Amino acid sequence: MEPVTFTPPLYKQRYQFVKSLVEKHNPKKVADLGCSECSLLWKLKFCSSIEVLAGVDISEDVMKEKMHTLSPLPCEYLQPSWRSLVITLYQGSVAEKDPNLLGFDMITCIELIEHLEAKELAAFPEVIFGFWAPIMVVISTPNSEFNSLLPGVSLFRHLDHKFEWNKKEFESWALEAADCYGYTVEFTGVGKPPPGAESVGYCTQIGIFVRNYVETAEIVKHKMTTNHVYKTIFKAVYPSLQDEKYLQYAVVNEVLYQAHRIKRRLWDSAKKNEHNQATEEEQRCWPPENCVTFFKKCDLRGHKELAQSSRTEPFVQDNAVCVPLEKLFSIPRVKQLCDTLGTLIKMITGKVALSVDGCSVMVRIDDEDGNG
Ligand SMILES: C[S@@+](CC[C@H](N)C(=O)[O-])C[C@H]1O[C@@H](n2cnc3c(N)ncnc32)[C@H](O)[C@@H]1O
Ligand SMILES: [Mg+2]
Repeated sequence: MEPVTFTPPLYKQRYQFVKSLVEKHNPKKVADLGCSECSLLWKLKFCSSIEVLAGVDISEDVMKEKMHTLSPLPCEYLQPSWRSLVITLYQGSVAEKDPNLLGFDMITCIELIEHLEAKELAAFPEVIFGFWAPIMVVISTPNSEFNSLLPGVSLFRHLDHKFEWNKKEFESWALEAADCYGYTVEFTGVGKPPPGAESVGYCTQIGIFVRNYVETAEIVKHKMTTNHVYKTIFKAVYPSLQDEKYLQYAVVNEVLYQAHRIKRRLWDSAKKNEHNQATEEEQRCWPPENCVTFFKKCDLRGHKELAQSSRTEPFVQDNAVCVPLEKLFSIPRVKQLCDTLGTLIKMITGKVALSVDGCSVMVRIDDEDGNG
């Protein structure tokens, strides 16, 4: 039979499998064990349900190679999202208990277990299912029955593999662990066998374990007292609108943008109106030089929005267009950020120029408007 190759490559199919599972179950806290160069973590950081993402690997060097890809991007500071996200990388062994991984919804171990020494593999079920006890565990490992179909594989697929299991071996290990620690397990995989070799099964075999009991807060609290053995080598706290500092920054930016947009609209409409009414001579030297005088000279009552009588419509006062806060608060994006008018006032006070009565944002009418 022809050697089998995969499109997309098998490692990408494994990552996609995990990502789809995350999108289906919406876990908030996800950890990846044996995270290596953090490729799966990078893919998972875009899953909107995740607020806490952690990676563990025995090798600090391999994690450090690409851990910078897990840092927030400049655009994430410019336009923070509502979601909070903290990504942490730990150096340590999955054969050791560390309280940092308690309380997780999902823990993934993609192509990890076959790299564990016999002693580590023996300790691993107690650590992951007994101690960390996440709601869901995903474990993938090579299916040795598929090896004869792969090009250039003699004994194992990788020099560092300590073993490779056939379907029966993996299933009996998984079923024993599930039974011992109160989980149920289902088997699936990625990398379909070619037609005629269906009995071989998937190239990568996967066990999905689901905890079948509820862990009490007291038990978690007690486990939290265990000594920390992992070393934190990276931590990124993403900017989030749940943090008042970023929320205020977003509100001030939005309010200034909207107030300037309203002023610009008024200027354009006043200009158009005046231009239509101007004599031919006046139109020749258009626009007028002094825009403050011009704004005032305009028939303000002719523009509904310029009517000073209404507290919800913009008006001209001294050298500024005043945009009432109520007007700004009626803009969906502002409302979405502030929730109440009181919050809007609190967020912009001291950051944005307000009218004497504190009810309007003032946007100066500058000479440059004359060219607008
Ligand atoms: C084949 S790589 C896994 C790659 C990664 N999960 C992926 O799918 O792209 C196995 C990783 O397990 C790590 N590893 C081996 N023994 C470990 C242990 N006892 N504890 C934690 N990580 C371990 C290795 O350093 C290596 O990065
Ligand atoms: Mg491997």
